[in-house]
Parts: sequence; C-alpha cells; structure tokens
Amino acid sequence: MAGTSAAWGVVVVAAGRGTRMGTAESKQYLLLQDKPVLVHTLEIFESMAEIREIALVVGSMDVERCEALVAQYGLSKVRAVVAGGSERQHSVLRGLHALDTEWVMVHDGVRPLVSPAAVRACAAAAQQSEAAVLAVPVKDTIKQVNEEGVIVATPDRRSLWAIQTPQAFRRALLLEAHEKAADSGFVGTDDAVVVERFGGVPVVVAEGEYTNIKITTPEDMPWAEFLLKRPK
Ligand SMILES: Nc1ccn([C@@H]2O[C@H](COP(=O)(O)OP(=O)(O)OP(=O)(O)O)[C@@H](O)[C@H]2O)c(=O)n1
Ligand SMILES: C[C@](O)(CO)[C@H](O)COP(=O)(O)O
Repeated sequence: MAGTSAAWGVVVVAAGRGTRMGTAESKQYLLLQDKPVLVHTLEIFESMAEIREIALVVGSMDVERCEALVAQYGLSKVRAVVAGGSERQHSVLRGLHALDTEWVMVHDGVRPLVSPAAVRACAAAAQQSEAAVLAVPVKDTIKQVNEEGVIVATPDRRSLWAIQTPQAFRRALLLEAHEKAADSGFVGTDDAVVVERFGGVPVVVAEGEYTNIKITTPEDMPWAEFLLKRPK
C-alpha cells in the first residue's frame, strides 16, 4: 500500500452465529465502548486511504440491520451488504463477487483491533507474492492430540505461527481458487488454505500483532475493551 497506487477492496465477513460466545446476540453485534464490534472493524478500513471499497457479508436476516448501521456510522466505502453462506468460506466467495478491485483482503468482522500498520504490512507482502496473511509466532508449546487425549506429536514451535486476518491476495487468484474449492467441495478455515490447495502460488506470512484478537469466547470481550482503551 505504502508507495503504491494499488486499489484495495476488503471483504469483511460477519455472517457467523457466534455460538462459542454463548450469547443470544451474535458476537459481531455486541457492544465495545457502546459501539458494535463490527462497526469498530469496518471503521478501521473506512479510515485507510488505500482502501477503495468494502463488501460486508452478513447473515441473511441481518442485511437490512447492517445497511442501517452502515448509514448510521457513515461507512461510505461499504459498496455492498450481502448475505453470507453456511460456512465462512462460502461467505467470502459471496463477498468477492461484490468487489472488482485488483487486490483484495479478507478480514473477520470480529477482529476489531487490527492496526492500519499491520494491514499495510499484509498488503505490502501480498503485492510481492500475490498472497499473504498476518500471523504471530505461537507462544505456547503446541501438541497434536488424538481422540483418546493422548499426545501424538509435538511440532517444532519455531515453525508454528498463529494465523490471523486480514489475508491479502490478487483478487483473480483468490476468486479462481475459491471457485475451484467450491467445485471440489473443499472447505477450509481460512482463505490461505484455499490458495495453498488451489492457487498454485506460495502464501507468505507478514508478522502481525498479538493484540489482533478474534473475538470468539466470552473472555475475549473484556480483553478487547481493555485493548481499546490503550492510548493510540
Ligand atoms: N458462515 C460463516 C461463518 C463465519 N463467518 C465469519 O467469519 C469470522 C470468523 O468466524 P468465527 O470467529 O468462527 O465466527 P462464528 O462462526 O460466528 O463463531 P462460532 O464458530 O463460535 O459460531 C466471523 O466474523 C464470522 O462472522 C461468516 O461470515 N460466515
Ligand atoms: C480466518 C481465521 O481467523 C484465521 O485464524 C480463522 O481460521 C477463523 O476461524 P473461525 O473458526 O471461522 O473463527
């Protein structure tokens, strides 16, 4: 982004049910400092000059509600609010069809703390390789455990990274990989794996920040409140 005139589109995915949060309200609509989590997320990209347009993907029952949020908060870069699918991957593909920039990022609507600097680092890495993800080195020892609860492998921690979003790609590459994945019935948990499997190009890691948390379970909300209060 820095120093380039590339036009970026962002797919913000927020069509999940948030079952692990255990709240009646889907977690993307829970309030952080009196503002929905999703709005915090959208405002990050709205504030960045390098971002030209946003495709917001939400639950089919939430389209009108989110169109109202977009108007209420003046999110002028949101080009479309579209209904998502049963899996995150399906939601991403629906968002991709609503953008026509050369470069795209996919970001979780429930990651409201990513910094513009980290977004720019991911974008810059993608423009070198066509595909990049934000990630941080894992701090804990990670082990593979079988169904009986027995440890079967301990990968070398030096090679393990916790993958985040945004994930950034040349749009044509990501769209073709997603369409091949849909044809094959493959469903992964992030967009990088779709490109790893069907894109034919290496996906690189751009080091992000540990504060770029994905709001998933109840204890994530007070943690996010604390992080939001930190001086910028
Ligand atoms: N069919 C889906 C599933 C998930 N997401 C979005 O993908 C992001 C990451 O997914 P996750 O944190 O798993 O959210 P949920 O699927 O809602 O959570 P859970 O698995 O606890 O139900 C979230 O912003 C979520 O709204 C989506 O757009 N469409
Ligand atoms: C895309 C992602 O945030 C990268 O860590 C993660 O895979 C999303 O997983 P979820 O189960 O859909 O939250």
